[in-house]
Amino acid sequence: TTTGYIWNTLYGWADTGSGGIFPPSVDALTQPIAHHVAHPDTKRRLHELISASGLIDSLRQLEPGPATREDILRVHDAAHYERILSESALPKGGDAGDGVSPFGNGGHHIALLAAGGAIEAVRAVADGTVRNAYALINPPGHHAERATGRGFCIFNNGAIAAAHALETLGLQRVAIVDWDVHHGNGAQDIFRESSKVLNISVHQDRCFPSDSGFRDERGSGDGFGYTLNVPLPPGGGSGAYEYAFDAVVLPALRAYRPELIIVASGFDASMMDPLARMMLRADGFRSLARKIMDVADEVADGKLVCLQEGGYSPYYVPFCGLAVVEELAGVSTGTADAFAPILGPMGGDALLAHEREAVDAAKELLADIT
Ligand SMILES: O=C(CCC1CCCC1)NO
Ligand SMILES: [Zn+2]
Repeated sequence: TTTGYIWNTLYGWADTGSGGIFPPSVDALTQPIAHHVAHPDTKRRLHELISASGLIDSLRQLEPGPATREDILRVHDAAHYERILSESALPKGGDAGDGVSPFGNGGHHIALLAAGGAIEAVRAVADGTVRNAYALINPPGHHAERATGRGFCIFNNGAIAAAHALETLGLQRVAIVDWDVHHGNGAQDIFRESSKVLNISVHQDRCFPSDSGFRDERGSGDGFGYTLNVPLPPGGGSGAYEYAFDAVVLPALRAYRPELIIVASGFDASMMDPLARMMLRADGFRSLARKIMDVADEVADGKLVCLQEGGYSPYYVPFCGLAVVEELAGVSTGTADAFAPILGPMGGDALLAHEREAVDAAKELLADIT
């Protein structure tokens, strides 16, 4: 009946370097800056609001351990794992694999603890210790592919947790619903040929990676039809997202009947995020959480795990995350979204014709889910 919660001080120590995104260079006149867009302070502020609002008193704190090499190798190549460990031993650390995803010396400990947090949340929900869970883990994972880290992601926390559920907890069908604003390319790569994971991503079209996340990417072999991409035009808010969920995401989950739903929960679809151009507010994320909880109750005995992914506004991620965790826990702390009065009048609530068309184009993808 309770909601599990995971946070660890080390998640707030991830060293994202002194670049805004790319490492600074005098040659390129890119100045050093105190906070990389992915600086962990944003997620630490969400933890502090969960604590200061009193919500934390209604949550069951779970204690993660580090994921093991075996956990990681269920979804990643050994070469990727070994490279991360070797770069983590360097004095200045290394990079997840794409040159824009730095981590500091010893950063592998934090990455393993993030994956371990996802595993612990899935374990606790699968065995009924808690009803559902929010794992406020860092670094994120949903861009990490089998052979490389990418987009600030070192190991694919959600894929690792799903593989753990399938291979260790005896589950047969797991769904990953990725509402992070960027395409969930990692799980798509990792589970491309598997029908044991239904991988759904709703994202801003061509935002990142700019060359993936299209409707025609549907999986292959046994996995054909079990990758479902719903790219949305820039500017979408609650109208577009709620229609995408009502018309495509929820019907897909009802057809697939997963035993567990894992949400790749990024808040970078918010109106105040620097790395995308969507228009959700905290109440919009609450609505998505409600919809996923309701379908989890319908098909999966309520078994739902949310894993923190992106979200780069230190101002607004706290309020977006509080709304979701309150909904999961069925608790209202009465904390107002401090930015709603400013953001509300800016729009994003109506479902516009071109957004409806983008979602309707994805409806045909439901036909192959059994
Ligand atoms: O939030 C993210 C990271 C996206 C950035 C990675 C490099 C530029 C855009 N992915 O979910
Ligand atoms: Zn993102």
